[in-house]
Amino acid sequence: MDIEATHLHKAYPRKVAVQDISFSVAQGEVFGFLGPNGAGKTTTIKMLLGLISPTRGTPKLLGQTPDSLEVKRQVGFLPELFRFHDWLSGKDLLRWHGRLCGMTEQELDRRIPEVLDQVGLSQHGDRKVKGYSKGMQQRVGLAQAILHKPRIVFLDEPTSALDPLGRRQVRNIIHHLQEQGTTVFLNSHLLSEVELTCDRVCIVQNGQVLRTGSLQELLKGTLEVEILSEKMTEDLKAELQSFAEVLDFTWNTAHLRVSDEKDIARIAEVLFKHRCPIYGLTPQKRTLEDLYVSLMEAR
Ligand SMILES: Nc1ncnc2c1ncn2[C@@H]1O[C@H](COP(=O)(O)OP(=O)(O)OP(=O)(O)O)[C@@H](O)[C@H]1O
Repeated sequence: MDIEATHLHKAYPRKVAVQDISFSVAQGEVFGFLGPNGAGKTTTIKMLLGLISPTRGTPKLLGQTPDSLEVKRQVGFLPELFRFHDWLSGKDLLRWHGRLCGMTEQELDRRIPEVLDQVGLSQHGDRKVKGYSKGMQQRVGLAQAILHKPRIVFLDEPTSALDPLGRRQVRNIIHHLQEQGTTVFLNSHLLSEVELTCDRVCIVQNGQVLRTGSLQELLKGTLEVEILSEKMTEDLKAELQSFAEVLDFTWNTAHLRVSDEKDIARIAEVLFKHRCPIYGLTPQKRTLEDLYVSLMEAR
């Protein structure tokens, strides 16, 4: 496993920020870490990166504790609230970070234009970071996180300041990283983006894990189907009920919940058998946001 959190716990004098959090992330996975403000996400990331010590539990990166220099060299990090040396130009800032990672000048000459291009800052590399917009600063932060081609990248809210095109660019960068076998740990409040990007997610609240799994696992059994027809009878309803949960049912409209997409074809067969014309048969998939809201409201 590239990332392992085992019973992580962090207590401050007046606040328990993280309580017994465990999960693991395999190489090449894009892992989403979600939760409301104050849920303990940043605290968990900081423990995994060795920036703060856990009160209990063990964080491991690449099988080692995060204080190992060998591990640190293989990790990239875009913090949520980054403060850069803004008197430097974008290029100089990257060069400085690259040198800290032990990159050679030749490597940096080749790699800096490449990452500036990836984050859409090719035209702005010579400008001082001080003059960058918020979104441009976030882009240079991302360039800094991937500059040394790390094996694991931690991105804490990487798109919070970006416009829609910038967000798409970040999605593409994440896909590209994944294709190269990089493990991505993504903390984001933008659930539609998490849904498009992540293989698995972990949802936390009050410092505890509520759910961990692939999106497929977490959203399983939550497919709803709307039927628009006419002359729907009690017999038809009874037959639908044999494999679907009937949420509501009138003579021309019904809402069902099914566990599998194959059941949509089955619904069509039953309607056909009962000689009901099909004006609409619309699957309404629950989104990650729906799941998230229902989990938060349940507590
Ligand atoms: N150094 C600290 N001292 C005391 N309490 C802290 C400290 N750092 C974090 N906390 C508290 O721990 C809890 C978790 O904070 P954390 O920053 O990990 O949340 P988060 O999930 O990252 O939130 P957000 O989405 O708002 O960034 C919060 O209640 C916060 O006030």
